[in-house]
Amino acid sequence: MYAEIIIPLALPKNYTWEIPEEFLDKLQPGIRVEVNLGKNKRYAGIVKLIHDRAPSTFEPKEILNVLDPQPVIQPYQLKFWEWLAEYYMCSEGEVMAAALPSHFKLSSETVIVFNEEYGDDFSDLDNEEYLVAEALHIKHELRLTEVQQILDVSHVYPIVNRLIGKKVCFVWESLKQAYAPKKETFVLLEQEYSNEEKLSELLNNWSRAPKQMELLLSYLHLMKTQGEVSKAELLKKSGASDAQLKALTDKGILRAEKRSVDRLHYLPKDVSIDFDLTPAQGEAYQKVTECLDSRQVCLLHGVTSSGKTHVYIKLMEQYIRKGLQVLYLLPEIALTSQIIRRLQKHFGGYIGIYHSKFSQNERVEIWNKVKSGEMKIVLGARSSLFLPFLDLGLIICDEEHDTSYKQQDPAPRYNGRDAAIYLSSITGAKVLLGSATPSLETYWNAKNDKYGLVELLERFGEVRMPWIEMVDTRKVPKKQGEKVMLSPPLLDGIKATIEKGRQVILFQNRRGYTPYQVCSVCGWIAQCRNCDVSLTYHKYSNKLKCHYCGNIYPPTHTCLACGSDKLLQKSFGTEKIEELLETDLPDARISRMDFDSVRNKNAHDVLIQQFEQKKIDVLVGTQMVVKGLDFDNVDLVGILDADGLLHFADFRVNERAFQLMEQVSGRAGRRDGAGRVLIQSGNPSHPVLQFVAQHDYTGMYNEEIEKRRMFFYPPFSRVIHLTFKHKERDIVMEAAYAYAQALEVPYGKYIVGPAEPVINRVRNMFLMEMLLKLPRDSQTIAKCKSDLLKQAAILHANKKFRTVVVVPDVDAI
Ligand SMILES: Nc1ncnc2c1ncn2[C@@H]1O[C@H](COP(=O)(O)OP(=O)(O)OP(=O)(O)O)[C@@H](O)[C@H]1O
Ligand SMILES: [Zn+2]
Repeated sequence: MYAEIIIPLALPKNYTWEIPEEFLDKLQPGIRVEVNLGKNKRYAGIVKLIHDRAPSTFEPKEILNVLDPQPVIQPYQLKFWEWLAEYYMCSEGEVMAAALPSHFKLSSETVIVFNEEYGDDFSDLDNEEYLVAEALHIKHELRLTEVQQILDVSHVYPIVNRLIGKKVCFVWESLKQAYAPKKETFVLLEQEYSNEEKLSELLNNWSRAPKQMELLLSYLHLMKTQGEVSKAELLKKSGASDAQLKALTDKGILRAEKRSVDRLHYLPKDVSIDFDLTPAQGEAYQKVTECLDSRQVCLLHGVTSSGKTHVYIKLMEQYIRKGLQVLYLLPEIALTSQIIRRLQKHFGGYIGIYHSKFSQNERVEIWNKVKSGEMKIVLGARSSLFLPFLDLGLIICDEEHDTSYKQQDPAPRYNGRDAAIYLSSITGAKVLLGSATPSLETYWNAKNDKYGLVELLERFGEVRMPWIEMVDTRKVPKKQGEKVMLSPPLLDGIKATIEKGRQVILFQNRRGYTPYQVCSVCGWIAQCRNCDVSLTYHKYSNKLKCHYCGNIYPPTHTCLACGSDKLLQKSFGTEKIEELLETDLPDARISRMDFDSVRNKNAHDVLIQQFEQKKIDVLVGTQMVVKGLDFDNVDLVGILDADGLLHFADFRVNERAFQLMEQVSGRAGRRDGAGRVLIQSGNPSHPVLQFVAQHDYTGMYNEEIEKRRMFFYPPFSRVIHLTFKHKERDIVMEAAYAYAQALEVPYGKYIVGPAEPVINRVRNMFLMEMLLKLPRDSQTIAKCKSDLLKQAAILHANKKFRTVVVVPDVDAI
């Protein structure tokens, strides 16, 4: 018998291994096995298929060890992986690498790290486990090849696997080290007293130490109302001292425990819905429910602040009451903190958060609870689609239009929303897509009856949509060649808003101080050495940064070409706005939210909470301030450079610009309708700005969809984007032309390019691009994908082009 096995590499095909007699009855799809490939590389791979067809072209090796008693991956997940690989033109190994927490991935390069929390009591370990644990304890970390020197080589994987299972060690992840989850001390009742009887017995027989009794009662009260109690809060609310709390813990009544704030599963597991839907929301909820009775996918198009989250919550309740699991997808991790606080109120310990920035121990914990069905709701970014749901009933895809749903690098370059829809087709789950500004593709599908469509076109509380005004920057006095940053009407608006004790959000889609510096004498522009990109000056860190490769350079004050010191700073980023505001409004509290200011996840959360608590008057930010956030005190939103959003050579530019502006506008006036938006533009009559001014999604849709039809862009076609990369410009150009030439028959009429992109060099690789706009018939598309891959192999067979990298991106955005 043979097994087709997936190993976490970008191999064009899965390999086959022979199953030794003694493993036959232990193997089934989804179980991990140890195999070797090449001379001495070893991997933990996943069995995909067991069969009796001996490979005809090579002599298969034998499987070395079986690592799991039960499958770690379910059959439906294997099918999901297969689809992702096929659809997004990558290998199942690459999908596996993205899908599994590192915990499950072992290979010769794996480094295991001792888990300090385990301590040094190794009495539970057998002899061989002990040998490795001992060595780890001393050396702290070991490569699997080093473990081989300690153990008989045939035992390494099973033993390391057991040690990971026993939490003696974990797999080192280089990228994850920077993330330290925020820890807080929580107070818990000792197990013994979670029994009501025991507890009342304790309270009734209390004799001395009345202060401790008071503290305990405060604790019980907080526990009842909030579900969890942090030490800081308990001491504050009860006025008790640390020593009194310690006395209770010493008596074995309470227990203090440090844990990550993101882990919520200690909350009581119950559902409490303490709100009523408005009539409009109720109707939307009814329609969504009916729609999902007969359909797989439904779009909820609800304007900003219409209360889509409340509709989701009701729907989630419906599904978990049926005993099913719910996955709540968000495009970005940054968004999870506000939503989780809202959901937690209603679903307590039923919810878990899952995303790639969590430590693997946390991820594995959630993985297991999802698998057992204990965790009913997962809030997560796209990678949570890979969790082993026991009984998935509903996927909510919030902000479905958001481009962050698409993974860029590395493969699989999948769109979380589209993958969710496929996943639902094989699990029987339903999908609710939600947005105030749906993507054209989704809205088109809804309009053409492929998805159900429910619209919620009024804001919660009968609040009106924010009032939009244009500031024509051509009419604002300024120096020649300079851009308007904060026009007088905007500045006045900000001042007036702050005076009323209300808040302001300013949106500028560029971070840093100035996006480029140009020499006024010779025209020299500070550029990255590795990329064909101008460098952005970051004043805060006093560095020049490349936003493409991340390289950092010292600032220059003189032109590196002619030596002149007449450097002009062009355009402006969030840092410069922040600085301007600090000069113009010395008393205002100003904060900035962008990629640089929220390097770690907590910083983002802290900023949002400070803004919620009105400790910030003006929040300046990039896209980050645009997304799905709910604040109740924002009167004014300023869009500083609308033209910058409209000047891209991309067929989606109008759609994107509309979405960004409508979304950021939607942050204004969410409670009382006092919302006002000022848009600075040199071309206020631009059709997109007119649609934004009217909050006219349908108008924008109707106009754009016609253009898409005319120029055969999605949703009328499917696009596959190819990028070619090589160190030498001549070679990459030649390769791209040769590649396109070879596909001329029969795909010539679908090909756009190849051509050099505007930024033609990134990280020292020269780039060429090519786009295919294919008719939406699945046979043509499948054939074309396979031809594209074949052609890449042919290209690589030519010695000259061997190192040209070809990156296909299906449904590129
Ligand atoms: N039925 C309700 N009862 C009480 N509060 C509600 C109700 N519906 C909505 N709200 C409140 O109205 C505000 C806006 O709702 P929500 O954030 O869900 O809007 P949204 O549709 O998601 O908007 P956006 O697309 O802009 O993110 C929230 O603060 C929410 O708590
Ligand atoms: Zn660069």
